[in-house]
Order: sequence, then C-alpha cells, then structure tokens
Amino acid sequence: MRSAYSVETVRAAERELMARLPEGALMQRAAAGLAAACAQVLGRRAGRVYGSRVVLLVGSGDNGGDALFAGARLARRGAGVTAVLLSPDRVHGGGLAALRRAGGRDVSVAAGAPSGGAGGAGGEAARPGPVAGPDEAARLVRAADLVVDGIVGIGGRGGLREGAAPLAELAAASGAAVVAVDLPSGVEADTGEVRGPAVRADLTVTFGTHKPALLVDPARAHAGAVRLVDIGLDPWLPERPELEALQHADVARLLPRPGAESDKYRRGVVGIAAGSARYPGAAVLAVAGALRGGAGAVRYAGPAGRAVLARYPETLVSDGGPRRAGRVQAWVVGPGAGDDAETVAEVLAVADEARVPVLIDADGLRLADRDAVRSRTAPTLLTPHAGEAAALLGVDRAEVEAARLTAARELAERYRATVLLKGTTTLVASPRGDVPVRVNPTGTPWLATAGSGDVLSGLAGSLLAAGLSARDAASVGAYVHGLAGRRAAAGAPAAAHDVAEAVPEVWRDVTAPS
Ligand SMILES: NC(=O)C1=CN([C@@H]2O[C@H](COP(=O)(O)OP(=O)(O)OC[C@H]3O[C@@H](n4cnc5c(N)ncnc54)[C@H](O)[C@@H]3O)[C@@H](O)[C@H]2O)[C@@H](O)CC1
Ligand SMILES: Nc1ncnc2c1ncn2[C@@H]1O[C@H](COP(=O)(O)OP(=O)(O)O)[C@@H](O)[C@H]1O
Ligand SMILES: [K+]
Repeated sequence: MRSAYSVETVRAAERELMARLPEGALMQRAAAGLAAACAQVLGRRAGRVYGSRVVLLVGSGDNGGDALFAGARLARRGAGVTAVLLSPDRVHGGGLAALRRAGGRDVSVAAGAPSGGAGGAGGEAARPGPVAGPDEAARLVRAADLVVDGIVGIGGRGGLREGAAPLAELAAASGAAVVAVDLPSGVEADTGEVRGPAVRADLTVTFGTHKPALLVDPARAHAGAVRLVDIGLDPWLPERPELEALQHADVARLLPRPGAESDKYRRGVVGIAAGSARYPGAAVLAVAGALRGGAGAVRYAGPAGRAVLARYPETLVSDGGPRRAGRVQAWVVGPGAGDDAETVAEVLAVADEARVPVLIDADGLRLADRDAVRSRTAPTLLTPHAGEAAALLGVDRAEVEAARLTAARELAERYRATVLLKGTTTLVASPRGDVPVRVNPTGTPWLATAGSGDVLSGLAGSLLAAGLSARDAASVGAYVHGLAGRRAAAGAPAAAHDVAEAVPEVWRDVTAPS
C-alpha cells in the first residue's frame, strides 16, 4: 500500500523525529537523497555531473535550504551551480554558505542581504550576492541542464506569490530537466489543486512520505515521476494516512477466490439492470465486466436481454424486471438506462428489501431519488465521472476536476455512499470520514472511450456480489480495470469490450506469486 499524509501530520512527525536528531541532520538526509537523484538525472541528460550546469530556484524556507545543500553536493562533484534567490534576506543561511563554500554562485532576483538563516551558519552568508534582473534569470534557466525547484514545499500557502510565479513559469518553459524538491511549487499539498502558475517537473524528490498532491490530479501531472527519499519518518507517522493507493499485493489479497466448497450461489450473484432500447450496448458491456469480476453468476434484467444473450449465453436473463429477476447479492443499475427512472427506483426498492448493496452508475445517478439513496441501509456505491459528480453536487464540472478530492469526499458525505469518482485520478471516498480515501494508480487516458465505464460498473458490481465491501470493490475494480485498459490498449486505441476481455489476464498477473 502506498500512503500519503497531510502537511499537518508530516509536520508533527518531523517534530518528533527532529527532537531526536542533531540539528540539521534531517535536512542533510533530504539533501543527500535529492543530490543523488539530481546526479542521476544529469547523468542521463548531460552524460555526467562534472561540467554540467545546474540552476537552483531558491525560496525563503527550508525547501530552498534542501535545494542549496543538494546544490553544494553537486558543486563538489564539479557541476556549475547557480542559485537564484527569491528573497535573499530570508534565504536559508546555512544552505547558502554551504553552496558558496563548494564553489557555487548565487544571484538574487530581489535586493536584500542574505540572512543568517535557519541552518545556523550565521554571519557566513551575510554578504549579499549580485542582483539579477528577470532577463538574467531567464538566461540562466535557458542555459541550464538541470533546474532544481526549491521555491516552496509543504510550507506553501495559496497560489505562488508575486516574484515566485515568474520563476515557476521560467522553469515550466525551460528545456532543462526539472527536479522539484518535495513538491512542485505552486500546487496545494493537501488537495492536489493547482490554482495558478506551478512548476512542471520531470521528477519530484519527496521526503519521508508522499503528500496528497503527488497522487491526485491536477497536481500529480505537475510532479512527473516521484521518488520517495527515506528520512526516517515512518515510525512517527500515524497508522491512518490521508490517502492510500493499492498495489498488486493488496489487490491480490482482496480479489475473491473460489474455495473447495464454492458453488455459483456461494460465490455471489450480481444483478445487472442496465441498457435500454436506445442503448442496448451498455447492458452488454456491463455484463461483460460482471462476468469477469468474480461473481458466480450474472443475472440481467432489462430490455436488452436478446443482445446480452447473443454475446454472453451464460447470462441469466429475465424479462420481468429487477423484482422478478431472482435473488442477487448485489445490484448494478444505470448504465445506458436512458430515462427509465422506474427501473432505477425498482432496483433501489428490491435491494432495500433484500438488504444488498447497489452500485449506481451513469444515467442511474441522474434518475435515482436522492433521498432514497441517502436513506439506504445496505451499502451504496456511486460511480460518477466528473460531469455526473458535478450534477450531483450542483457545481460546474470544472470545479470537480480542479478539486477532485474535495468533490469525492463531499459526495460521499452528502449521499451517505461510497463514491468512486472516475477520471485522470480515480478516487474512492467512503461515507465514513475516518478511513483514507483510496487513489487508483493504474488508470490510463486510453480508458477514455465510450462504454469503458459500463465495463467498470459490471466489474465492481461483481466484486460487491462476491462479498467485498463497497470501498474494496470500488478500488479493486478500478485497479484491475485500469490495468486491463493498459493491456488492451498497449499504446493503440482499444474499445470497451477489449478492456473487459483483458481482465482475466490482468487478474492472473496480479495474483501470480511474485
Ligand atoms: N521540517 C523538516 O524537518 C524537513 C523539511 N524539509 C523541507 O522543508 C520544507 C518545508 O519548509 P518550510 O516549512 O520552511 O516551508 P517551505 O520552504 O515549503 O515554504 C515556506 C516559505 O515559503 C514562503 N511561501 C509560502 N507560501 C508561498 C507562496 N504561495 N508563494 C511564495 N512563497 C510562499 C513562506 O513565506 C516561507 O518563507 C519541506 O517541503 C522540505 O522541502 C526537508 O529538509 C526534510 C526535513
Ligand atoms: N484521462 C483519463 N485518465 C485515466 N482514466 C480515464 C481518463 N478519462 C477517463 N478515464 C476512465 O475511463 C472510464 C470512462 O468511464 P465513463 O466516463 O463512465 O465512460 P462511459 O460512460 O462512456 O463508459 C473510467 O474508468 C475513467 O476513470
Ligand atoms: K518545490
């Protein structure tokens, strides 16, 4: 399991750890990891560290301190290192002194004498460096092999301030490799929002633990590849992170496996109420996903029975609507439902009577009675994309896309349901606020193809019927679906049915002993 912790939690853990270490030791651990990562990038980019050109963008906090100490290490290996100081009067003095001792230069984009700084190097750094105008800063960045973004880390609040924003833009426009320190500057660490100019890094070297912004878009897209440097924080982090991302081993543990005593009913039966005369394909695709999701049988109730049977003769099709479909352990309702509000209401009623979970997707999200959803006693799983989530929340789609984490949590709370918010970052939020939100790491934009959401609803519904909790069914479903999308596409467009067909291979891979 990969975890991300909020800034507040990271700060508390760092305090505990720092109290037990000599002053500055933690920053040296961070800087050593950062310098090693930068050296690797330079090795790939410029062939070697010696003689390469490195520009450090240095803000007024410890994030800048990390950049300066790492810069000093690179300078000692022969790199030409120049620090561009954003506010020389508040720069990390110890870091600046170390850089200067190692032969690095510094220029300031604003006038002011360097402070003694938190590094404890005091007067050593008091001599101000030359002031560089915006053109000089731009020239330095353009000529660099590597730009290290130490503008701001977990201490950043709000969009980048005047002075910092142009530097972030310079880094974004530069052809150099960009390595962000801890976080790409300009992103909101706890939410993954990006409200203004922000650095776009090729690599982010983060310390101690992931921060939510490194897992959630749009910030995640600014981070590039992410490398976690161990600074010894783990023992001081609480058990419950803010976010967690399943990995192969977690999914392998959660995927249902038939036992010797299993029969098709004991494995769970999933009911699919999907499709309409207008959209029969949605029924076929939801059934395709369900058949590969681990339930022992798939019942279909709806007007597309003929199309379903033609493709999947193993489906148990009934003509009499959800109430007459027979017993199931979970329902999926909504894909391709068109305007059939009656079926959605019937599924909710039948599932309430039987106290079984319901997954509501697509048209079902628009058609379901909101009070009926809120008052359910068995688990409910809502699977909206950003547009559907926006409609449920009564906000613009852009707002959901800009603040996915907030939107998923808000939906879960408001509808008392588990919410799988689909898209560039798929999130799973629980109505119980005291468990981490899950982030799916496997998605691919190739999945943005008509009908792939229908496959996911069948797959996750089948996992629900097999006995997984709504949170596990959603996150395991998204994980397997994402990998199936990758496998089906393999760099070329894939159709939704290809995604369903790739599921068994992915399942085998995930559960194979390593
Ligand atoms: N605390 C620790 O033990 C460790 C901290 N480390 C580094 O320290 C960083 C945190 O350092 P700080 O707490 O000093 O905070 P930061 O350096 O992240 O940022 C705080 C500084 O940035 C300025 N700032 C805040 N918001 C801004 C904005 N929107 N635009 C422009 N400037 C802004 C503030 O005025 C303040 O001077 C971490 O991200 C990490 O890089 C690492 O050295 C590991 C150890
Ligand atoms: N940019 C993207 N990156 C990763 N996954 C994506 C992206 N866009 C869409 N997806 C995934 O593709 C699927 C599309 O589902 P949905 O929007 O419901 O489409 P449809 O209704 O056509 O089936 C979801 O699993 C979603 O998470
Ligand atoms: K940074």
